[in-house]
Amino acid sequence: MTISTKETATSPQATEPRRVVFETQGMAVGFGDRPDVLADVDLKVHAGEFVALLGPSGCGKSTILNLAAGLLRPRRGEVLFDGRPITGVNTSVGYMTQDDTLLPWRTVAANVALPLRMRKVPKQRIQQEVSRYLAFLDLQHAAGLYPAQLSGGMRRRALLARSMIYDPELLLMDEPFAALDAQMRQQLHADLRRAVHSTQQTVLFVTHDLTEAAVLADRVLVIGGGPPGGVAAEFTIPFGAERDPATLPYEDGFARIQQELQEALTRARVPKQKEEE
Ligand SMILES: Nc1ncnc2c1ncn2[C@@H]1O[C@H](COP(=O)(O)OP(=O)(O)OP(=O)(O)O)[C@@H](O)[C@H]1O
Repeated sequence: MTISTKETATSPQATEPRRVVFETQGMAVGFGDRPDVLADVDLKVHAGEFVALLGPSGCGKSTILNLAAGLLRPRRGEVLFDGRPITGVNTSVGYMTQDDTLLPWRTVAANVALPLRMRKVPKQRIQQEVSRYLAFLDLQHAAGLYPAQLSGGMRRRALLARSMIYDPELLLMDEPFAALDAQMRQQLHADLRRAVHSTQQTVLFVTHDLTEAAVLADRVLVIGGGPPGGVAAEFTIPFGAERDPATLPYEDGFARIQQELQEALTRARVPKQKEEE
């Protein structure tokens, strides 16, 4: 089993060219009069792909999600969605963070239905879709419960169902499982992969946990090397779409992937000028 810093034969993109959903070209971004946080960033997310952004704290991972959501503008370069520059808030993305934004006075089913109700989808269709997504996330039995009656993992699954139900073109996930214990996280990884595979959801996922990146993603972009940072390394993770995140760490080659990601992450922590000295 090998991983590569380039696209390999095991990469889906190598065999079938896929639509680029999100792309940055020569992108630089910063805040106020401070220097660029990120510069010269070229990255692509293809339809159906699960891409993880892995990097040290403060390197600019969430900033990339905010650019994709249209909440920020680049200082230089292009930020494109479906080939067009993002000019306002991007309503084609879903966004899931660590925050628990379930409405406490609504049941799980009503919370999950909310994005479709806001889009004025017919009632019968809403019921069908809610049942489908509750089943994907193993929440059928919890449909009538209120958030206060749920465990932490169930609340995360309900939030995930609500983020996915309107079929966003791109699901942005910013450390969504960071507050969970190890066992619950592992369960959520399996649930997320299963749901993403069933719906062919495109995902851009931020984490600073290299094992989480490797078990979930088809491709990992290591961000860092700054300031200003950029894409310091890129890895194709060759375990296919039907992988089981719970057993993946025991598969041949996984330890090597972890080691290579660890080395890339360590290099990404070193500022560029120090590396050149
Ligand atoms: N709205 C803002 N105003 C000013 N500075 C900001 C703003 N948002 C982010 N930054 C700065 O930009 C840099 C990158 O922040 P960002 O949140 O993207 O990093 P990150 O890689 O997601 O970090 P973490 O893993 O800790 O969440 C940080 O130095 C941060 O302080």
